[in-house]
Formats: sequence, structure tokens, C-alpha cells
Amino acid sequence: IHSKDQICHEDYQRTADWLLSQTQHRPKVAIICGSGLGMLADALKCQDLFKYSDIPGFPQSTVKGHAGRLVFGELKGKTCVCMQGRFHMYEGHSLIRVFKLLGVETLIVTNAAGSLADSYSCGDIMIIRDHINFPGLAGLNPLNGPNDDKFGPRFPPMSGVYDKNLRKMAFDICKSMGVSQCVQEGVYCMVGGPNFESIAEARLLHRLGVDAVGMSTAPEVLVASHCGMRVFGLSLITNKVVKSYEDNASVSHEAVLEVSKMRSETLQVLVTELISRMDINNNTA
Ligand SMILES: O=P(O)(O)O[C@H]1O[C@H](CO)[C@@H](O)[C@H]1O
Ligand code: HPA
Repeated sequence: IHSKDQICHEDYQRTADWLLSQTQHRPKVAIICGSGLGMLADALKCQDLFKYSDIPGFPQSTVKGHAGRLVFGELKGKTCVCMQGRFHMYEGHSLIRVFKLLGVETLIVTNAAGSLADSYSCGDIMIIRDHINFPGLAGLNPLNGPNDDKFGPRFPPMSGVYDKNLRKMAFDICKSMGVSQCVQEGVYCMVGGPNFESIAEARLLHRLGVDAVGMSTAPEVLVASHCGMRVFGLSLITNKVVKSYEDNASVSHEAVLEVSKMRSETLQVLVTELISRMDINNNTA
């Protein structure tokens, strides 16, 4: 699965079959760990762990803060698979369909993101209400190419993709964790990266109503939603995007990873509790 032009159902199936032959776990929930958020996988019990380099058809994860391991295990009695290391569009891969073929019904996606919303602070958690897929608007879409009807329809709707019930559940959990003061709900915008935004780009995104910006998530969510998965997403606000020419602050991947690490335990508790409370059989799609 190295060039998306060549990937077909059989390729995904081969990878899924290999994984199913190597583990007894049959996951219903998949979790994608954002930059520096790999410890979300640590909560899994009875782990079966596969390095991406050992999985037939899997590319390598190339970004610092993304370990490159697939971890299967149990979380509060629910079987999960956790991607400790995601593939970004700028790396050229998407493997969500392998999860579909493993039997996954719900995707929980996490990311590190910069905030545009003035009311957000570094370290806030944003429950994703909706996204803007900037590369998608310009025609760069993981669903480009011949449609495989075995996965989903040619023209999938994208309204209401981030599950309302799971969003409400997450809010309730944050309340019971006593962290509601740093929880937001908003719009995530995916940009192509790998550069961070210029000030003019940041101002444009701000005017468009974007609350947080990152370089991932939308393609994974598109593919997951296309093949009928329920989706829930969280952004960890790791930096405030510079919007003023008077502001000398500057962002770096190292700073992003540092904030992610500081907040990853809170995210782990939230994701664990969400999985514990969610009904994994209520996805009829
Ligand atoms: O989206 P995740 O994987 O969390 O990573 C975010 O962090 C990196 C930039 O620091 C970018 O890849 C951005 O998308
Ligand atoms: O400010 C940002 N911009 C884009 N991606 C990011 N990922 C973390 N922070 C940012």
C-alpha cells in the first residue's frame, strides 16, 4: 500500500487478513493517536503489538512523535486497535479501510492542532463538531479515483459526520472529570502542510470561522465515514496560531509535542471513559 493509485480492495484485505491471523483480538473501535499522543495506547490491556515495518502492505510512519506501531487490546471490556503513529497526507497514505475490514465500527481520531479562536488556550481540548477539508476543496481527496462500491457510495454526504451522541457523551465525561473549563467544541480545518501557516493564511482561516488548524484527520474521517464508520474526533490545542505581524511568537513541532505530552494523560482518561460508556453495537451502518 505504498502508492494510493495502486491500492485496491484486495490490498487492504491482504493486510487485514494478515493482522487477523496474528491476533485473537477483533476490534470494534479504532483510535488514531495524534502527534505526541501515543500514550493513548498504553491504557490497552492484553496487548498485541505490531511494528508498521512488520505488517505487509503498511508504510512507515515518518513523523517524530508517531511511534509507528499498531496496538490491539482491551479497554474496559471493549476490543480496540490503536494507531500509534498516523500517516499524514503529506506522507501519502491512508489505511482506514484496513480497519473497516478488521470489523471496526467506530473511529476515534485525535490530533494536535493550533488554535485560531481567540477564546481558546494552549492545552485546551476541542471536541470536533465539523471540519473544513482545505485540500479536498481544491480536489485533493482520498476518495479520488474509481469508487469501490464495496466500501461506500460515489458521492458520500459529509453533514453530521462527527457523531452527536458521542460528542455529548464526551462533554458529560469532561464535566465529571472537572475539566470542562478547558473543553471547547469547534471546527477543525485541515491544511496540507508540512509547513505551519503564514500570518496571512492564519488570518484567512480565522475569518472563515476555523477554530483549530492541523495537517491531518479530515482524510481519515472522510474514508471512515465513506465506509460507514461512526466518527468522533478530538483536537488538543498545542499552540495559538500567530495572527499578528506584531507577534514574535513562532511554532515548532517540538513545542507541539511538548504540550501534547503534558496533556496526554487527560486525553487518555477521556478516551478510555468514552469507550467504556459507548455502545459499540449501535452503529447500524
Ligand atoms: O495531526 P497530528 O498527527 O496530531 O500532527 C500535527 O502535528 C504536526 C505539526 O506539529 C502536524 O503533522 C500536525 O498535523
Ligand atoms: O499551528 C498549527 N498548524 C498546523 N498544524 C498544527 N499542528 C499543531 N499545531 C499546528
